[in-house]
Amino acid sequence: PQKQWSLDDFEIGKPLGKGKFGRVYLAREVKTGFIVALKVIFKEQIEKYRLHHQLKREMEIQTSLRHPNVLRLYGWFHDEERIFLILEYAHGGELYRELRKTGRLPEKQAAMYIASLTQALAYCHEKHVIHRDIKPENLLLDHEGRLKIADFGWSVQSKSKRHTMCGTLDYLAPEMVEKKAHDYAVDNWTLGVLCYEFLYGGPPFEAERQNDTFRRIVKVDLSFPPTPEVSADAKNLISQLLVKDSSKRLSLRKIMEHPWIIKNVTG
Ligand SMILES: CC[C@@H](NC(=O)c1cc2[nH]nc(NC(=O)c3ccc(N4CCN(C)CC4)cc3)c2s1)c1ccccc1
Repeated sequence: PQKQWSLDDFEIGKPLGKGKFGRVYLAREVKTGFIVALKVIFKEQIEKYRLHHQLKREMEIQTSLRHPNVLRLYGWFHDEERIFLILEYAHGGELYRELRKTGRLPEKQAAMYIASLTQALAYCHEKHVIHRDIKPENLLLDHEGRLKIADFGWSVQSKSKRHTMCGTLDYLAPEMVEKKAHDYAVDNWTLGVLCYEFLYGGPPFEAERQNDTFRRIVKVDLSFPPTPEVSADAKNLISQLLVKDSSKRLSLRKIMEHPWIIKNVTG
């Protein structure tokens, strides 16, 4: 039977970070000493933004997913005013912090992350889960530097549905920006955005104002600056992902077979 957790089962440590609707703390399960990340979400926030179903979906989805590059959700509990998610602790913190520190990643490192993300997404898509919100802030690193996708708050379990826009537009595919029905291929687009950002240090359609980013995305206004020096293979992969017609984007399987991935990841 599923164990009933409560706050008494944990010693709370330092705050690790905060998101839109809650905070995450380092925590230790008292009986075993097992270290976790405890995400605390306030019910009145959830009710206020009517995100109850969304949170429920995040919990069902993340509990059901088992993949080395997907952050585990071990369980949850609640008290009068808060909901607690017992999450896997990623010792390395947020990938985007590493990205900001180094500015951009060496090609081999970038390819490793893209390959991990591709495999995690292939697994999610097999389970009919579209994450839809893959961005550096949602990517964590474990103690071995292995990438973990966190925060399935915006994922959906089944076929595409309309949803409200939120957060930065930089990572959104044209069909999401244009509020068209979308499918799994949005995550393929996002892989292209991330690959570009890993190699150039910023997202491909960045602009001063949001609606300029909007325009650049729907136009797929993609250009590769002359510096930093990026291999033709890397640019080729990015160009095959940042394609407006979602049916023409490189499939997750084809990404794993791409020369840039083969050259940098296997062997
Ligand atoms: C991705 C956002 C999401 N976060 C999670 O779910 C999160 C789940 C989860 N598990 N482990 C984490 N680890 C950390 O946050 C972390 C941060 C910094 C660390 N270091 C600092 C620098 N130092 C040199 C090394 C150690 C280490 C671990 C996080 S975040 C979220 C969503 C809503 C509300 C709060 C948080």
